[in-house]
Amino acid sequence: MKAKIAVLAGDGVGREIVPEAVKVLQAIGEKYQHTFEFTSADIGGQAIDKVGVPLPQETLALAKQSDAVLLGAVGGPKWEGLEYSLRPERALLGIREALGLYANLRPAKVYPNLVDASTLKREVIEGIDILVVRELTGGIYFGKPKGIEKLPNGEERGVNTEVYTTEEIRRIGKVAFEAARKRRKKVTSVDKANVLESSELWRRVMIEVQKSYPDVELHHIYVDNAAMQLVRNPRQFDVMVCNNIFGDILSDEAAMLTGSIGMLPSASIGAKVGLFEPIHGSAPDIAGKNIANPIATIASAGMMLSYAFKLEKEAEAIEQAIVKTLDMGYRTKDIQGPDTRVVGTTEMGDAILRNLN
Ligand SMILES: NC(=O)c1ccc[n+]([C@@H]2O[C@H](COP(=O)([O-])OP(=O)(O)OC[C@H]3O[C@@H](n4cnc5c(N)ncnc54)[C@H](O)[C@@H]3O)[C@@H](O)[C@H]2O)c1
Ligand SMILES: CC(C)[C@H](C(=O)O)[C@@H](O)C(=O)O
Ligand SMILES: [Mg+2]
Repeated sequence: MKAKIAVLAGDGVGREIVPEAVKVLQAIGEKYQHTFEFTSADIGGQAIDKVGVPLPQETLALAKQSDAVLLGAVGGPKWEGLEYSLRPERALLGIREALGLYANLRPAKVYPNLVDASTLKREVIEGIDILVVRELTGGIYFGKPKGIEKLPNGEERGVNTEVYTTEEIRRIGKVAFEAARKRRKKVTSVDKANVLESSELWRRVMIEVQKSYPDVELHHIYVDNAAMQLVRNPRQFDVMVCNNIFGDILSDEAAMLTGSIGMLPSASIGAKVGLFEPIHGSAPDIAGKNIANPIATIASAGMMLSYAFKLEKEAEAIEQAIVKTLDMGYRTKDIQGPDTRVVGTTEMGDAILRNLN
């Protein structure tokens, strides 16, 4: 097949990990005779420095004309002082919204050889395989009113609004139930229905959606309990469906069960062009040192092959190459353990490349 892939490396470690994923995609293209055409564009802080805005028109136009987008990360201390609407992170919200990507899939699974990289006990995390389905274009991230306003007494007031419509909840619910059908047939809906009206509606709609999926169990859990249960007994979860902000937070927590945030990929889908990115940020504390873990980004490229191009065999080849590389003892610093071989970002990318079949 032929596919156009927009490559948006962004800031910080984004610039180190994205080339590793591109390398792997190129090798897949050669091995399996696909023509992947890569076009890079600026996003985030890097775009602010060049053209003054975090999401340039040309970048968005390129994304819309592509078959899929591979993204690194945006943001960093250099741009933290900027007014909110000009910050690098706005680019992420902007591109997700503009492409209509309302469903963000964040799979957290523990590779057998990484069980000891976790800070949790083996018996708690062994065999974890959770899919966080995060609503991505609604909720408090986008709800209005929003902003910071001056009050008559000279003080200020910061406002964000958590809003969900029935339709927004229904469509993310369907994504979660469809995914659960292909897995262990259990959806846990995360909410705060004991306090928030938006969550009360969320829960009601999830119950409605479940009626079309009688083969899938639906459980409800309050978000505070979910945060606790994720470290107490994570194996109870199969698919966790969350609003935008709860999904953001719980997926970082779930990432740590797998050993490192550098392990968690994601697929943002729901419209014509999907976006694939690691769940972590630009990691300014380790950027430029060739120590960032590229596996989350390489696995995101794998999700692109599966979700955007339906290339299941090729996606599985990436997955197997990651497993083999870990089995051989290769580790970046964040997942190092006893009797392992600590390598840098590029060396990890190269090792995965060598193990591609
Ligand atoms: N998708 C994104 O682009 C995205 C996501 C989250 C945060 N951010 C932005 O990134 C910047 C830094 O945010 P933060 O520090 O809160 O979160 P972060 O995810 O960048 O980093 C958190 C911690 O995890 C480590 N880490 C992250 N990725 C890693 C990797 N691949 N390998 C090894 N270690 C890794 C970092 O070194 C750091 O200690 C901020 O500007 C934030 O807004 C962007
Ligand atoms: C940087 C930020 C806008 C982003 C989010 O909150 O969605 C990030 O944390 C993520 O998880 O992709
Ligand atoms: Mg996040």
